[in-house]
Amino acid sequence: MSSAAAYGSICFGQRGFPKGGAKSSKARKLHVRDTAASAPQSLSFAKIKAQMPEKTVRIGVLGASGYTGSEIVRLLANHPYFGITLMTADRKAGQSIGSVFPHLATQHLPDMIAVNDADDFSNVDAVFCCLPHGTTQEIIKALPKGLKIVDLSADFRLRDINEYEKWYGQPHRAAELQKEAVYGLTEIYRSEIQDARLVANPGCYPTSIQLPLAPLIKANLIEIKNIIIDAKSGVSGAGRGAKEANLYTEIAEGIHSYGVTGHRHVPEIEQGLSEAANSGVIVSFTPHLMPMSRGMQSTIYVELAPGVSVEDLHQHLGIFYENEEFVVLLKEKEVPHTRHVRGSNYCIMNVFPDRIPGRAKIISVIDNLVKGASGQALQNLNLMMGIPENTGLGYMPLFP
Ligand SMILES: NC(=O)C1=CN([C@@H]2O[C@H](COP(=O)(O)OP(=O)(O)OC[C@H]3O[C@@H](n4cnc5c(N)ncnc54)[C@H](OP(=O)(O)O)[C@@H]3O)[C@@H](O)[C@H]2O)C=CC1
Ligand SMILES: CC(=O)N[C@@H](CCC(=O)OP(=O)(O)O)C(=O)O
Repeated sequence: MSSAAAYGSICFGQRGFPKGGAKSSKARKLHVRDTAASAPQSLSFAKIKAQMPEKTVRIGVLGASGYTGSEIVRLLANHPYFGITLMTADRKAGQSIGSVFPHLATQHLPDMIAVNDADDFSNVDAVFCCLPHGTTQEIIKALPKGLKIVDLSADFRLRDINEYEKWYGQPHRAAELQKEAVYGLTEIYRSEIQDARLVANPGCYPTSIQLPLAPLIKANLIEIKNIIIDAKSGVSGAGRGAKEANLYTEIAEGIHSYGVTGHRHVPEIEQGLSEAANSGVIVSFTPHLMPMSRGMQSTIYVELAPGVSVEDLHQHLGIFYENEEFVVLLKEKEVPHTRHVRGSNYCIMNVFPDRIPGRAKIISVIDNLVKGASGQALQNLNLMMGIPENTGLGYMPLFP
């Protein structure tokens, strides 16, 4: 079934989508930044709105029946320019989004089709690829070259394909594409992302860890040795597929560590931190599974560089993220909680003194499905399409 047929009676073309499909997206790109690395938008939103009619950009969501795919659907429900024209599923192919996710039943969208049947992308300008790692390289390789793609899987995150093979236990199947992939940690790689065609959206743990550490390492404020990361994730981080280890009885009323001696996010974290340090960084990383559906906390223990104080770390992060909408540094002594970012694209962080002299603790929290996945993916596609980076991401955290 073609995406046009699947889309049925709702047609963005009626609202003035320019001819030429994906190819035209570059021409339509609205350059909203004065400088590549500057922080979010000071542009005239009215001007952009006038140039870009509602729901102009046609979006494909590959893996819409999963947790990150459905989170994209939820976020796009309030996006003024991005409208979904194609959705895929595997086991759930042929079903409507409302039958698979009743909380999205109000969304009038095409039924989900199998990825193999999605051969007509003439009605698609950009794709969110929300599929399991290991499946994505060949699928993305087969997509039309004009499409903008944000891949939420790990398949294009590691620049060294040998590292990918080592940690993911299979050969990289799109080495050429890997060269053009841009790592999508928005606040750090913004200038590269806005010109990218293929963005590798970061993992949830690496997002919560690199956002506080990368600026501190780059400014030589902390030592690059002895970085210890204790991280905790909600169960939705493992996806919606039924697994015995994720049954209520296996998760509730307790926590446990996993990947203790080597989790596949280690090379991704070390890649980003090594780039910030301009030298090899090795971290001690232990993830834990928590009895909650969403949320992630990373508690990071670091050694201060000689002559540096905890106040210096706080001040530097404050300046670095001063103009960033989605990264919030709390006032001294205030403790970040996962429940204060739930459902939102925020990363909340703070720095604390350690009782051991010369050391500090950093706490960073995100919603793994939003800033850790679909929210950041949307932030990136907004950038790639040249529209305000925060478009469709105005959700305040859901509390209590
Ligand atoms: N969950 C999270 O917090 C985060 C996840 N990610 C990454 O995002 C990606 C998606 O994760 P998530 O949404 O949690 O996963 P889910 O397991 O919830 O969803 C996976 C989706 O992919 C489809 N699918 C599964 N296997 C195949 C296949 N062989 N071919 C085509 N489609 C397939 C599924 O279809 P169906 O349901 O019909 O079987 C479903 O739509 C993964 O790579 C994950 O690692 C990244 C950051 C955070
Ligand atoms: C709780 C849980 O299982 N979390 C996942 C990480 C989720 C994520 O970010 O996965 P990707 O790197 O594939 O995108 C894990 O530990 O493998």
